[in-house]
Amino acid sequence: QSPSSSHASPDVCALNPKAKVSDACASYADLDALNTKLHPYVRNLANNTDFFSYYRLNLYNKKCPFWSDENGLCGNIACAVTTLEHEEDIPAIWRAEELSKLEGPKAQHPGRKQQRERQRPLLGELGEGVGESCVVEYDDECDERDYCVPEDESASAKGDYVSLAENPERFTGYAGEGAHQVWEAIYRENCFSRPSPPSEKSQAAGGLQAPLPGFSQNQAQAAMDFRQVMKAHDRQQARKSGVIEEALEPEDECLEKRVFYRVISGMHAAISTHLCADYLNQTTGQWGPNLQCYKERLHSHPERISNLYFNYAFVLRAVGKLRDYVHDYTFCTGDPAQDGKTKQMIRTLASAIPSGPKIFDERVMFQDHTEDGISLKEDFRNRFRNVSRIMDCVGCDKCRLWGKVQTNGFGTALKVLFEFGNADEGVERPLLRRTELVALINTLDKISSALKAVEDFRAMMEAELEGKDPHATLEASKASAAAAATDPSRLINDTDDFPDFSDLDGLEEEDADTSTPPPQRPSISDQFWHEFEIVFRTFRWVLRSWAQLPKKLAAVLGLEMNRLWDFWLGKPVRERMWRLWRAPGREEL
Ligand SMILES: Cc1cc2nc3c(=O)[nH]c(=O)nc-3n(C[C@H](O)[C@H](O)[C@H](O)COP(=O)(O)OP(=O)(O)OC[C@H]3O[C@@H](n4cnc5c(N)ncnc54)[C@H](O)[C@@H]3O)c2cc1C
Repeated sequence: QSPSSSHASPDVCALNPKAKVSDACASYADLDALNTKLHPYVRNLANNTDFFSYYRLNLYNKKCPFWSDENGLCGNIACAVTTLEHEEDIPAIWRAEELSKLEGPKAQHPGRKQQRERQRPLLGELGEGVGESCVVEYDDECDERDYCVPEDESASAKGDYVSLAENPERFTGYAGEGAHQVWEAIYRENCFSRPSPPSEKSQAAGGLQAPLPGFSQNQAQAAMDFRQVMKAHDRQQARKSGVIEEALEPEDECLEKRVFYRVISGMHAAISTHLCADYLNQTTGQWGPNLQCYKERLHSHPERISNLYFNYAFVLRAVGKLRDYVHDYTFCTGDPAQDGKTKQMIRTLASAIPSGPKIFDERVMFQDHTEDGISLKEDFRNRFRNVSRIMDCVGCDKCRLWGKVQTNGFGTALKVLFEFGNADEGVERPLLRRTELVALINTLDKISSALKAVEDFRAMMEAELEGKDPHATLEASKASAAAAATDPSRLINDTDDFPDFSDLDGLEEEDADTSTPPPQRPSISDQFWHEFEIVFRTFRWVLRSWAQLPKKLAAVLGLEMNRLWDFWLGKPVRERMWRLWRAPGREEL
């Protein structure tokens, strides 16, 4: 029983493509269309740049601050014994412990002296081809506006650099009491300090189905929060359209609290999608999609899929707001070429995201600027920091890695959305650490890939209904899509042909973006090189014209002789086919 499954319709996936995702401003179909176009670019950015494909974190040296690790692994001693007995029966590679280990090279955070050697601060530990000046993160200070615990929080242990590309989020076998305890603790953070009205408490006690042991109160609370999302949204709409507010139910819950729940549940849904999409069949030893897993964890809980879409809108809006911020950001200190490419790629991606409140409108949150409003924001931030700390209780290396990356990614999205202010407000923008930017882009990549995987699972379900083999159908459609797909390596340099989103349903209206200023003017050096390129290409055109002159003169002479012949015979003289001079067209340069 999910915390929100009291709303789930078990037989149909009630996600009407035309419907707007609750609390976001775009429909499911709009977000799907956006994702289809943006997905290859996000993948490319996350996986093919040194800056975004390595993450620094303290993976092994932090203790779970909430309970002892032994309890975290398995609360029930019988369960531990049974699990171990079974684990020994299966080949090592299939054991949860093996599956959960990190793969690929690691590098330790360098000391200050090493950091000053900008070219090779990690001494080649991540491999020879890695641009270390893009990967290493210089020590910096924390900011009280952070929504999660920064990875460089502890001065003594600065952590390791790991490759995200070499440690994909997939099935690890991590399950049971340990995993449940972590999820439970995460959902518990959704109980905000603002007291709930008595009417709601009685509703919670009587209105919800009996939840599983260990999930009872928190998840019941969360389920109710989710239900209230709808009410808050209706109130917003009603206010806009002038409906008298008293006609609606009293405002007994706040939007912020529900957004918190949706973010967590959407993250949980993304993790479930990835583990179902890249699942180890322990009978055949093959990795691949597990349709049954999808049906049980996602399809039968449409609200979880809806939260996944909500997270997409939420994080996409934050990445869109980075458009001007990254203009002066240094991605690779010792490598201007890589720095320029990475910057160009992220700016191009950010510019392709519809601006303004077209996909998510953060301006409706934290609008209550009373004492209570400020404390609500504070509460929100502290609770998110706690979720980040809970990740140290995850007893599986790979799950912990991705749990930390994603909480940091959402924390960064919150920071960008709520601390960057509007362009016209002149708010001093907090600095984004390297780990924050990396986490944000990789979180977007995870959600974007999860939406793609959901699409694949839907196609598999349709195939199954038609009596076809779902796996074979998926393979065939992937093969044809791959043939038609753009070559990802090309995208590193290719930013001219970014898709146009003006065709998206309903996204054209109300472009009232006050938070995203117009793109910055190109720098003097950019302008210089742009002009230089035009002059160079014109010069090359002139040289080419001179080289072709003899051939052209011969052709002109031939044409003029034909005209003279026409005149001599008394026939109508054919038209002159050449011109003495014409300016070159842009396409010829
Ligand atoms: C931070 C973290 C990262 C993890 N990463 C991985 C990984 O990379 N690979 C891997 O194989 N396993 C991973 N796991 C384990 C995985 O998430 C499950 O816990 C595990 O597969 C057991 O699943 P389950 O069916 O028992 O339910 P769980 O997914 O553990 O869910 C527990 C309960 O929460 C409710 N619930 C489930 N989904 C949602 C949702 N979207 N919204 C609201 N409520 C929900 C349900 O009531 C469910 O019974 C991770 C766990 C954690 C805590």
